[in-house]
Order: sequence, then structure tokens, then C-alpha cells
Amino acid sequence: MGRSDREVTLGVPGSKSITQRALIAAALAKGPSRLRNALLADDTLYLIKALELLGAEIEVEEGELRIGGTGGKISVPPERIFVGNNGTALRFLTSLVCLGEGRFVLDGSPRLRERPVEPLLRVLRSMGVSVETPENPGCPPVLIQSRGLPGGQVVFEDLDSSQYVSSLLLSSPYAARNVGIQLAGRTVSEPYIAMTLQVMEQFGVAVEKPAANTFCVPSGQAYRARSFTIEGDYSSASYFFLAAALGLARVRVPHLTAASLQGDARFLKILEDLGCTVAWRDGDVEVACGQLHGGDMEFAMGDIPDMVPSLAVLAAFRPGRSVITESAHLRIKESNRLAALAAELHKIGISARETPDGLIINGGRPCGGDIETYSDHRIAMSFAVAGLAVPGIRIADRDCVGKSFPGFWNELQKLSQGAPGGGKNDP
Ligand SMILES: O=C(O)C1=C[C@@H](OP(=O)(O)O)[C@@H](O)[C@H](O)C1
Ligand SMILES: C=C(OP(=O)(O)O)C(=O)O
Repeated sequence: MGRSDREVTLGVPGSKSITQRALIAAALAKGPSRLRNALLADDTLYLIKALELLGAEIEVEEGELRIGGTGGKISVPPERIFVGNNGTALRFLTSLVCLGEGRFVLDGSPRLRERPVEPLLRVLRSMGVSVETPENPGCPPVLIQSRGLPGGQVVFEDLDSSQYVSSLLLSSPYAARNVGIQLAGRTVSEPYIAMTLQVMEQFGVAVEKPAANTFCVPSGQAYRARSFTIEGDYSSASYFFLAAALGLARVRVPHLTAASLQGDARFLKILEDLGCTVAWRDGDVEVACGQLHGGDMEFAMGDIPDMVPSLAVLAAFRPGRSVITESAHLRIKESNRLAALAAELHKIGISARETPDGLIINGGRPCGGDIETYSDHRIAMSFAVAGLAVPGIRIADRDCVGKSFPGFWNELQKLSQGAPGGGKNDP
């Protein structure tokens, strides 16, 4: 593969995770909040619609989200709340609707109906909330009959998603009693819990950490409405960093925060370990790569699951064996990402094998192939970058990127000029 010295600047939208946390905090606060650089994509639009049904007033004006908060008084909507395949929203709203009084139904796409929520429901039941999954055991639709969130001490054991914890944390300031949360056994995706705590604090709520893996949210607190600027999304930026690592260009991405709590920023560290250079210039991050290091390497990805598709495509081009571990929770994402990655890597001539907690990929020389995306934005975006490096990679269902990054194809276009794959992943 030829290495390119040209520099390309590529934009990313606001962080999906921070936008969703800020939306929840602003919707629970009393009074008006403004969110700048918020992500407007399928997922956040589902959450906005849901929060409107629950009583928040939300408008998009002059590129800002303006939110009239509920002060924690949740309305009972006349209809079920539908969130597509937005796992974060489904989990976050499950605790939030408990703050209301009445019957709430949370539902989503056929795939969301396969994604578990039971560990969170178990904890809510232990507090005394009545909650059921009448159609699919442990999975949406979720039926909640609530009379306020009681609070108390709870334990999450062997987490397969951090979203259950973030969900309870975000709604706990409005519980009747203090909420004590203990994480026992295995945890995953911890940086997302840190991001939740940071947004809570930024909206004026204190969370105590009396011991490791233990949180206490004193009751009687309320979020303070405010103006808030959302940092750029490192998960979305990873596709452009991947392009730099494959030698397609020296890539510059503005609007990312250097000292971010977004765990996916660690992808930059992985790229450095593989031989890329990462530099911050005038607030932009710049990534370039001469030659990727080869050889056998192991990557423990438990904390940053959304980076596995980006890493897997990189591993396809890197000579040597890449062993990806701590990633069993990828099976409950938008698609079964371990199975999807193994199958699609095979289609481009790369040997990849699923293991109980990850993938083993033998890098080499990928070839063209028709990529199935399983309606999964991250499968589409990571293989799209492979399609710039290699001719003949075609991506099905390109619109699925709208879940988190509607402008993705327009940005990617800037990289395709002169690339070996030449933008042949067009429809
Ligand atoms: O809280 C969040 O914003 C998210 C948490 C992660 O999920 P899990 O905690 O389920 O791994 C991540 O994969 C998802 O894209 C966003
Ligand atoms: C897993 C993801 O999102 P969610 O769980 O919110 O559907 C993702 O964006 O990769």
C-alpha cells in the first residue's frame, strides 16, 4: 500500500455519549438549558422525541439544542416510547421513567428487542419498582408501572453493559432516598461511567465515591439548567485515524478535547504503539503513519468496545496476528459485532476467528468484497475506510451511519481522491 503525505482535515460531530447524558440532565433540570455542538443523528433524535413525550420542551435553533427542563416531573405519554436501536436511550430512560407516576412502555427496533436490559430491571425491582419484559425475556419492550424511584442500596454483578449503571446514576438525584450503587465482579466500558459522573457534576449534582466501585448519590439534589458545549466524538474520529494509520493521508481532526474522559481517545494510544505519530497542533489532533508495526500483539478492549471494529480493520492490514480480548460484550451491540467482523473480514480475504471473548485476526493483504453491515454504523464506517485502501470493497446499507454520524460519507469523500480504493465503496 502506498503511503500518502497529503494532509486532509476531517470534521466530526459532537460526542453521542455526552450529548445523550447532557440531554437527560437538561431534561430533568428546572428551566432552560442550551447545548452547543450537540450530535443530531438518528440516536439523539430518538432520545429527543422520547424526552418531549415525557414533558421536556426541546427545539433546535441556530445550531443549538434549547431544552425547557421538567424539574424532574415526568409526564405519562399516551403512547409507547420508541427508540429505534439506541441502546443507551433505552437503558437511560428505563430509570428515568421511574421518576414519573403511571404506566410507561419503552420499545425499539427488532435488534433492540434482542439487547438485554434485565440486569438493570433486577436492580430497579430490588428497590420496589414494578417492571416487566412481557414479550422477550429480559429484553424490550419494557413495561414499567411506577410511583417514583424509591432509592436504596443496590448491587450490579458482572456487568455486560455500563449503561445500566449510568442509567441509574443519572436519575438517582431525584430518588426518594439516597442511592448507593456497588459494582461487584466484572465490569466493562468503565470510561462511560466516568463520563456520566462528569456530566452530572457539570450540571450541578454531586456523587460520592466512598470506596472503589461504589457510588452514593444523595437524594434531594437537582440538575441546574445551563449552557453547555459538547466536545467532539472520538468514536467517530477513529475512522479517520484509521485512515491515517493505513497511510491514506496525514489526517487532522479539529474540535476534539485533548484531556477528554471519552475512553475511545485511547485508540490514539493504540495507534502510537503501532508506529503512528499523534500530535496536537493549535487544538487539532493530527495522525500520520509511515509503516505499521507487524508481529503478534494482544489488545484488551473491555473498556472501549466501540473501537473494536476500527481496530479489527486495522488488524486486517497489519502483518501479524492481532488477538482482541475482553470483548464478549460486543455480541449485544447494534449487531453481534464479533460474528459480523469475522464474517466480513473473511469476505475481504482475511482470516479471522471468533473466540469466547474476542477475535483473532491474521493480517495480510485484504482484497475486494461486498460488505454486509447488519444495520450497524460502526461496521459500515470501519469497512468504508478499508474500501479507500483497497479497490472493490462495497458497503451495503450505507444509510446506517446515520445512527451516530450522518455526515460521514461527505467527510470520507475528502480522503478518497488519489486513494488506492479510489472511493469505489460508493453504491
Ligand atoms: O454509555 C454510553 O454512552 C455507551 C456505552 C457503551 O456501551 P456498553 O456500556 O453497553 O458497553 C458504548 O458501547 C455505547 O456506544 C455508548
Ligand atoms: C453500542 C452503541 O450504541 P448503543 O448501545 O447506544 O446502541 C454504539 O454506538 O456503538
